[in-house]
Amino acid sequence: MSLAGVTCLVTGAGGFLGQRIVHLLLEEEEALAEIRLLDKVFSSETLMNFARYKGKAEVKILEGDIRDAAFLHRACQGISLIIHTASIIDILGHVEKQLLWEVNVTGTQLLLEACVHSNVQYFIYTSSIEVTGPNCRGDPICNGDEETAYESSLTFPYAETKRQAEKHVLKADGQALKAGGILQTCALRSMYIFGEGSQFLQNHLDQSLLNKNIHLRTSRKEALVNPVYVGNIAWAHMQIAKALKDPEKAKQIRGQFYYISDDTPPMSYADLDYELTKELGFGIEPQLPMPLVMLYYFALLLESLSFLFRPFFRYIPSTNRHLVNLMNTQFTFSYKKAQRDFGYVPHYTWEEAKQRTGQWIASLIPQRREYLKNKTA
Ligand SMILES: NC(=O)c1ccc[n+]([C@@H]2O[C@H](COP(=O)([O-])OP(=O)(O)OC[C@H]3O[C@@H](n4cnc5c(N)ncnc54)[C@H](O)[C@@H]3O)[C@@H](O)[C@H]2O)c1
Repeated sequence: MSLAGVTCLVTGAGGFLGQRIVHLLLEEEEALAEIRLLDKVFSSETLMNFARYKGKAEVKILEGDIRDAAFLHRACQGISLIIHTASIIDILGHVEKQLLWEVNVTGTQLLLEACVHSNVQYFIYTSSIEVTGPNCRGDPICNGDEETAYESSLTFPYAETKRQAEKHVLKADGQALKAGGILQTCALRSMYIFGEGSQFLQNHLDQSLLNKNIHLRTSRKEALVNPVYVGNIAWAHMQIAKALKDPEKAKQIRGQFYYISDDTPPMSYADLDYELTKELGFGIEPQLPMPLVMLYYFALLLESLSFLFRPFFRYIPSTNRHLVNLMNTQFTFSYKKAQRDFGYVPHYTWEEAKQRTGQWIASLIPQRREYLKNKTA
């Protein structure tokens, strides 16, 4: 199956993953008819990058807010496939809960309504491993899959919004479209994504540059996770989009969620930072700054202070219990179901992913050093 002649809308098209998906869509050998790129804002650099592609597909830029129902209705007119990546990611609590909910959950509901109204047939939602966990007890999962039972008591707002949005997406599968036919939906639960353009990696790089090129040990070595390279998670979106167009494969996929990882060897989040930069001369602290239990109570203390200060000013703790758990719980998942149902296999090996990401980090170092020097001067 190809995406020839498809009209596709990508939300969050200016983001880290969104841009990568757009590049793959633009590079498709059998061109799509039209690609609409929706985001709240596009940087001039992003627009220039898109403009470099001289494919046959018509490209339209739509700047606007996912919470704007009228804007979404216009954006969905004549579209047959939606890849919905737009979201606010917030792991520290910088964003007010209401805004997070409005963008991540209400925005997704509005988009689904616009689909029914405008007869969009296929809807792919970029979900997250955080929908599953880890839970507040830090129960580990090793090589889990879509059948793995897990008791998750979610308390952290970002994870909860992703879970609710995914629920709405999967529930919308089979809804009758206005002009006949049905809406077909699915969700990809992505592992933590690394690669060129990752804001998280850039932040970690800054922290280690300020720490004499030594990465902070934010997770213990045994807390194995299996992050996914951005090129591979983008590739998974393409594979599932193509499979949805095949009525036989669509039967398997519709209304389902899939874990998407790749062949990145399991390692802790902190060790990933180290692996990506060790050839550039970076090191890593050998141990957590304090025993894990203490780290947990330290996070609780900071959260309590934040709560007490709330009537006077907004204090955002540098860590919280959810983050301590997330960083220190073994949580690995297989992509076997995605392989079986829509033929997903990673496009890039771990070595390629590491090399590409490492090169990008190397290119960042001079400018980040300069930036940090000016900031601390
Ligand atoms: N980065 C990760 O490690 C990771 C892991 C698992 C899942 N995900 C999911 O992947 C998706 C993409 O993540 P990303 O890392 O590319 O994040 P990103 O922040 O780079 O991209 C998200 C995009 O959504 C846009 N957006 C935010 N609010 C909007 C609004 N109100 N209206 C329109 N657009 C809006 C942003 O401008 C941004 O370009 C998200 O849904 C995220 O939950 C990310």
